[in-house]
Amino acid sequence: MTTTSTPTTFAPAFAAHSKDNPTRTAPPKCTYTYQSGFGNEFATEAPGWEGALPVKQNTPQVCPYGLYAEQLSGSAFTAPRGHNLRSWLYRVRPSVCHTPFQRASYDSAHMVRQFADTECEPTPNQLRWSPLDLPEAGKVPFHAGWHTICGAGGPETKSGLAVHMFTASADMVNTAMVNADGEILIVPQHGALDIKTEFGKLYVAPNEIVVIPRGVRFAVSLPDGPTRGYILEVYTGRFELPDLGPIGANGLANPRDFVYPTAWFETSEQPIEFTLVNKYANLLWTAKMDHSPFNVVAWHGNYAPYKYDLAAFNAMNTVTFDHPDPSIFTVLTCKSNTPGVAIADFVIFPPRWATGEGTFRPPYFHRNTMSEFMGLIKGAYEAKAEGFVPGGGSLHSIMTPHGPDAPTFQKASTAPLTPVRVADGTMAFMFESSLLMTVSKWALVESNKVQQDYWTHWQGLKSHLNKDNKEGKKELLKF
Ligand SMILES: O=C(O)Cc1cc(O)ccc1O
Ligand SMILES: [Fe+2]
Repeated sequence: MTTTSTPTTFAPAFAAHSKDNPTRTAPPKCTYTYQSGFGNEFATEAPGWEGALPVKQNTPQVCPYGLYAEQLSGSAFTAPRGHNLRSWLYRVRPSVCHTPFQRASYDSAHMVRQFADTECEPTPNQLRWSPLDLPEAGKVPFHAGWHTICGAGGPETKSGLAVHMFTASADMVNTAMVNADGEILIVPQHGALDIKTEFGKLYVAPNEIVVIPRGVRFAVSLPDGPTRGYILEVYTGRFELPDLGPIGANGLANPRDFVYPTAWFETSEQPIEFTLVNKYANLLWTAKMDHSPFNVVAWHGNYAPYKYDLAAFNAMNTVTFDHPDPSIFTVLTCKSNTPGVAIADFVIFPPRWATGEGTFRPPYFHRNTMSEFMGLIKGAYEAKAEGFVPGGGSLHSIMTPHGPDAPTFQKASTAPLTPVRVADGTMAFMFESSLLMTVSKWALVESNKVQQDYWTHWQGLKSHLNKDNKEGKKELLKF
């Protein structure tokens, strides 16, 4: 006999706004119950199992309903209170009930073990990739479909990051994945992800993101069939909301729009065959279990997976002049030890109004001490007329020059400067890092997805030097 707890319907907190704001519609098929608030101390019991959380203590001699108490620590025990992360899980069997891990007989499609010159290469060139092909239906489960694009550092020293693209076409059946190496932020681009976790279920559609903290077991099913997306993995620390500085107490990604699962579990009286896939030291290991690891009847704490709808982002921008730096669009950041310098920022370019007066409105030409990996969920990115397509990617590494392509420069230099909607129907994003990311040889060569002509898209930017155009008049530009 199988026991499962049933989720109830979730009414999205932001549904009321969607009538007036076309960018803010409820995600589809959102049927799970969630709790909201970034980094809150949550407490949840599966429906029908009220009282499963012990009262006033974490480790009673015998837990309610005969459950096992288990702590999952996401920070050192001694981390300062504001950074201390842990949850208490009350489960049918403790997570230690599994056979010893063995190196998996397969690896994830093209996952990089080390960002060393055997598997990766540095390059100062502008890089752009066409989208990865979707695998044939039923062939590739999520845990086997990671393709590392670039990264720096590694899990051994808990420092740095990796950027992966994933493709998947099969449900993870009686299989769970856990990443001991770091926290992952998943950006589905094509097809939704229905995710079981030890903490409950999350349904994540394109234009939403999900963060799975280090050590949390999860399994991905694909309700829309073959899927594709991006993964930002941080070996250092974890994702936090950025400080808002002079913006004030509200704006950008608001804490209440981050939602966390409610307790849900599955258990069976008869033993089952279950496989646990552990990404440990950027290698895959497997162990067997005779039960589902999704057996947490109740949990409380502040260390749990969560999701966020990018349409809920409250963008800030100029209402006078000039193009601000893209840090105004930071959704989440993983800080380094240097104040203001990120291991990784997750930044989006959402639909919004452009109002800048006397301003060249698209992204400016620039060279940056940070590395910029970009992806596109849907639509067309404002700095690129063609070639950067949904599911594709680009990398502009440390001090690699880039900016609008020649057609975009021409259009934006001559456009009337009325207030206009930009990026309608679009969601581009950036994984920005202070580190120099080397690029996997698979991404550079074997994938066959690098657009060899990318550099040529800027070569039409000819000189407009004109002694008679001291005032910078668009009419005097000769295209
Ligand atoms: O390179 C890019 O397209 C990303 C980007 C956008 C922007 O508005 C300003 C700077 C920047 O790097
Ligand atoms: Fe840039």
